Amino acid sequence: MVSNQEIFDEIFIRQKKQLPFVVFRKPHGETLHFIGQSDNKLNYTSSFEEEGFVFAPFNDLSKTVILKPETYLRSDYVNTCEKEHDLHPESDMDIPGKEDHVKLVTEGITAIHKGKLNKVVLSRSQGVMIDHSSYLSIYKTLLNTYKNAFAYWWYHPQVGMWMGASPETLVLVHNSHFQTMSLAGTQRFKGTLDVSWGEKEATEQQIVTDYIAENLSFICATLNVSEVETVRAGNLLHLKTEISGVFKKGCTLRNLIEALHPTPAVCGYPKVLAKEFIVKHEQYERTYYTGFLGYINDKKEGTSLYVNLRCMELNGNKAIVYVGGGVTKDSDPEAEWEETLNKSLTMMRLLK
Ligand SMILES: C=C(O[C@@H]1C=C(C(=O)O)C=C[C@H]1O)C(=O)O
Repeated sequence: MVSNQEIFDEIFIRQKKQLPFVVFRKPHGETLHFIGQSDNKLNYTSSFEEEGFVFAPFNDLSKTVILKPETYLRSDYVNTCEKEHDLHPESDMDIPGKEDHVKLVTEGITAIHKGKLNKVVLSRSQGVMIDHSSYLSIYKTLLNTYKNAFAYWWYHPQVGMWMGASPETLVLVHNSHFQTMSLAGTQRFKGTLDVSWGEKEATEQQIVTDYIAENLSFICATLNVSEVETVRAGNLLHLKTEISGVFKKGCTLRNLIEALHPTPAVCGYPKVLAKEFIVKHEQYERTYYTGFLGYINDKKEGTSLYVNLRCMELNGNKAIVYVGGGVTKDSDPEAEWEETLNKSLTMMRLLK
């Protein structure tokens, strides 16, 4: 174990030398992990058989970057953040892009009514100017604000820099046991978990659960599906179902990832149609937003992968925040816009 400061010093050095690194804390975790590569090589994995930290895009598994754990440091996380952040800021921001997003959602609803699409997750990006020298302080605030998220900061000089606080597990694997979740449906957190949900949210979350259960049934020996519960992620609430089981002999991590990613929580259903719609209609490239990331094939801890949500890309004095939401036949375009504003606050409030 090293101190938090030693990890922060490593980050400073790697940034200066433009060497790849990732620092992360798992949901509810007390350990800060640091992984650094000694050269700036861009390594991809397609087998998912090596050990290391993977960073996968939304739309092309072959572009999954793996950081080799040439340096692996662990530290007990100590809160070093100077200021506590307000968890309920008013969404008083004058954010451009409303017209475009409402149009995109309207097109999505029309496509659902017309054809075979059931659900499509539509997203947008939002740029904001920040101070380049404040990255570390932003990450410290992120760690302190989102204790139950996967809280990460990732960098590769040939790919870029990302930071995020993901509420969503793609899959945890230990020996032949796995655990995943269906997370969808969103409303603002107003002080209680005891809330009611509309039919639109119940349906969009059920689509995710059914897809996961169906796709995993081919590669699983046993499968358990929990009751739906309401969970909090920062200033938001979601519906969540936990799905766990044991996979069949011979099933690989790659088989599991292919069965899951991208789930209808971030893409839609049916998957191929939803992906086509997204690629054709969204105004920008998602790249690594709604991809997944995490450590694979650790000898003791196995594999822990999370969906890349509530995240941003950092480039000099600019941060690009990525946000989206599930669209179904019952969606209201204005409400979908509001939902992306609420989701954007997860990162935006760190940048004030
Ligand atoms: C797509 C995002 O979130 C996903 C979509 C949700 C929804 O549509 O309600 C909820 C949780 C996530 O699975 C995002 O945060 O950008």
